[in-house]
Amino acid sequence: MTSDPPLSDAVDDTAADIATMEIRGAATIAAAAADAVAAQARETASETDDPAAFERAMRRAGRRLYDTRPTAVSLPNALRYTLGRMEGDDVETLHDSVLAATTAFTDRLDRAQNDLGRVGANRLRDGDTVMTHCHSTDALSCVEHAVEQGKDISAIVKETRPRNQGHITATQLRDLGVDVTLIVDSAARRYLDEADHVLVGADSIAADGGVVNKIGTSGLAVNARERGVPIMVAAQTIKLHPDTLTGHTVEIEMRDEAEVIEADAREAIGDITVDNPAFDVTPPRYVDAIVTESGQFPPESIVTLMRELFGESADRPWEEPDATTADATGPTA
Ligand SMILES: O=C(COP(=O)(O)O)[C@H](O)[C@H](O)COP(=O)(O)O
Repeated sequence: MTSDPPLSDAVDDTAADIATMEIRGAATIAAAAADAVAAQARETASETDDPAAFERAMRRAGRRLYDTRPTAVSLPNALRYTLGRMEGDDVETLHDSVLAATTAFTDRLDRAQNDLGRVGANRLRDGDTVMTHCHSTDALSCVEHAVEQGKDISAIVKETRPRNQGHITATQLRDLGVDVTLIVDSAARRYLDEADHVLVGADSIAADGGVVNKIGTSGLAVNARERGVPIMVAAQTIKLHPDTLTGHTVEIEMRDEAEVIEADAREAIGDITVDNPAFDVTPPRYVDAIVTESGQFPPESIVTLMRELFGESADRPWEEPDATTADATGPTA
């Protein structure tokens, strides 16, 4: 028996970059995963004429990507879309089906972000101030469209410890011509009195409308509700987590303590526990609107959209066919 075609370097590099957060943010991760799947298809097609070997190589690539970070469902949804459309009896047809799917997926991502940006922009009025947390390309699309509509928007940007994604948000908003004030995370409540909206993205949205996003989002939402500031979540529909339809919860990624405390300080403090959860869950009652490319939804009604898009169960095309059947109801991200 000849050996299976190797994993593409593009897949290996993309997986490593997602794990180390060189590539980060749910939509960006999804786009990178689709590109890596396309690279694997191209390389594998030039190395084998065995359709079964081609399919195995594609599934292996999918698993490598899937295993990188557990919380953003855009990653498995990207694999569902691209590997789920792989079909054919020969390598050329299989290759073409994957390439058509990755191209369609990337186009959909761009269009969805643009469309939801227009919806979100309608919620922003001329002169409004938004408070942001982390860095979300979906959330930024709303501000970008509002600015294009001629609205004057200001932003209070939380730095978002420990990785300071707020710095990326601050830079990109500044480049859009938005007046930006950067604050430390713990100053958020004080500055909420100056904000007209809290605007965040999402890594996953559960069937009950719970929003999984960067750690600190839920505390911000509770404070915002107490201050009467509406909370808007910008999330294209690849952020809907189909496994939650069948009762599964979303796994919250725990990251390395080195992101929280430098080695010297860690050593000086000694025997303590350092926890570094990357995400939290904001209950639906603290969210005013989820803005998607299909319009805006109260969180409680997002389940209808989820059923429409995914049906009652989500397949796992990166798994071997037998494993898919056996694990169809098993625990997931
Ligand atoms: O929580 C994060 C990123 O976390 P991390 O930096 O740990 O990946 C973002 O708010 C969402 O992924 C949405 O981003 P987008 O709207 O770009 O998909």
